[in-house]
Amino acid sequence: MLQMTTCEAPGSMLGFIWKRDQLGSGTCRAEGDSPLFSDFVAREINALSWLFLILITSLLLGKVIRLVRLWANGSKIPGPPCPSLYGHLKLISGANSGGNLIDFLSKSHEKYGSIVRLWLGPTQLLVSLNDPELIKEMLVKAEDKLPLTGRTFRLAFGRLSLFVPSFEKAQKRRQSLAMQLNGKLLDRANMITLKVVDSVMERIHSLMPKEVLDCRSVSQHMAFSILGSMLFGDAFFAWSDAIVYEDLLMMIAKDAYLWASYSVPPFWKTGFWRYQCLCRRLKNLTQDIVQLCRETCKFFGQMDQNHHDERAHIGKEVAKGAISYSGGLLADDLFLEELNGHFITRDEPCGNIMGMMFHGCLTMAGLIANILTRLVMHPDIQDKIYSEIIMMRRESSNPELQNVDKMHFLLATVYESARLLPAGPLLQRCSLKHDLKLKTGITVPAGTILVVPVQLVQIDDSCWGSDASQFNPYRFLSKVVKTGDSMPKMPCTGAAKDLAGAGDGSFVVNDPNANEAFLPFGSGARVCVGQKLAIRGISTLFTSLLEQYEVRLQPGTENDPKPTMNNCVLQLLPSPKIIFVRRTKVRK
Ligand code: HEM
Repeated sequence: MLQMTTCEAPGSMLGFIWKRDQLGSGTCRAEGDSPLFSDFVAREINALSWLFLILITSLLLGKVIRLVRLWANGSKIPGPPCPSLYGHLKLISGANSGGNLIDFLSKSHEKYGSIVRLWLGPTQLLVSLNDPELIKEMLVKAEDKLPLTGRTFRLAFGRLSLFVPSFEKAQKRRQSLAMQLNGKLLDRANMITLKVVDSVMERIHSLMPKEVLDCRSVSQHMAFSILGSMLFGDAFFAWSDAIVYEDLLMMIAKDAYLWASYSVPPFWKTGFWRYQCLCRRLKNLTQDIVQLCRETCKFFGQMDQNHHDERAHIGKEVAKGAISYSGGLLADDLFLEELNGHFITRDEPCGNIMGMMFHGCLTMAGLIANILTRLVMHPDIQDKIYSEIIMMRRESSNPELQNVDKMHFLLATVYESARLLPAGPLLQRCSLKHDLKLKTGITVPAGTILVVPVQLVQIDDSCWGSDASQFNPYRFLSKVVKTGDSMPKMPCTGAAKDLAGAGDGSFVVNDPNANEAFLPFGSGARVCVGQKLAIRGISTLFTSLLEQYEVRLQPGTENDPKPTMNNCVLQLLPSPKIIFVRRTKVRK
């Protein structure tokens, strides 16, 4: 009955189609059939097919136009000729490619100038810049990051808003984080007191009961402890799973780039599932410490309410630095929102915290190991820093509080170590949507991989003088010359050995960012938001550490470490064996 009705009254498009089908299968007779209807259907299908074809053609045409523009603009940028269809891709793929690429870029810059292009294939262009002014302009204008970094973080920690390629997506979170890190938390970094160093040293000795310690493991542990205490407050030191957390972070760091290098996550590999399991465990532990931190904060909050008068007293004491209770970053609203996933709803709860622990621990461990290595190789500089600490202690009214801003030698040593060994050999950016027009008149097409060979730029003679590749903290110091009432500053430009005898106590540290070629924390739109915190935290740790211990190289150890990529960052390897010798007397 239903069949008859539909055959007779095909009043809709669906009816026509259904009817055609029926005709085709012979179940409906030709009585209601009209060539007009089948014509109509055929035309509609034709029109749709044309629309589809036009759409696909315009998409392809768009791609071809983009490709032609890429070739046209790319060929205007100087650089070596393309050796094959895969171009110079081999230089950046493969296990130990970092060194090859840096050497190749160094030679190419010498030959072609401050901006060099490499073809990584017919559709992929890489542009490297080594002139500080050009670099600064590029780092401001190119706001996006390469997808690999974003994929690395996402694969390990879920969806984040930090470290993602698109600047648009990262911007809001960056701003609020920068406010937190450079505000209250920076003040708290001053409170990394002797107590924290004691706790770090205690843990180091319990983990490594030997007298001789491996510089890399010690540094990793120090970085983890400072960052943990800064982010999670004092609750972190009472946390029994801290050691497991540290181990997990390092295990994840070891394989992070390998798994992220697959464009499709390799579900078929058992190693990948093991990696995912480690990441899940890390997430659970992060939630535990966040919860612990929350409870500790609540407890202190209640205590404050119950003892109102007492609170005023505690407040004063904390301000003076006598009591160093700290709730860490989690005491602030920002991370509580993060825990609840309210801030940016699509973010994985605690994802950004894990991302920061990962990036912060690795980079800070690299810098601490680097500083320790320089100190054991330059005992004269270590002595100067120690004298500076003693002087600061004598002048300070509060023995607990440290003012690292006055530690000129120490800060200069930190900057010089960061200059000689950046976290990675390259800073990388890209402009995902727009072409990049540089002041030199060169247009870098959208989607191009932009790199700064920061490892080369930071030891470039033309930016840093003839001793650019040597360790010389004096380059960040200016000598204060007393002439009557005024005290003008004279930048120190000579080699370390000439300046070492130039007298003490009259140096001031310069702003390292005054030199545009100082880029260990990047620059511009995606500059590191943890820069000030990392420098303050590391300097405060070294103040307490060097006050109590002298760091020495193990006698008889051969030492010629070279910059090598390890656990996602550049490190000086082989790592030196060091000894901490407790100081018995305060030096006059
Ligand atoms: C010695 C320690 C550190 C070094 C050497 C370092 C280095 C860097 C570098 C090179 C970048 C990329 C900059 C660019 O592309 O211009 C970066 C980005 C960043 N760093 Fe650090 N960093 C350190 C510590 C920290 C710490 C302790 C934190 C936070 C607690 C932190 C948070 C970030 C964030 C959030 C970004 C930006 C991510 C983005 O915009 O996507 N860093 N860092």
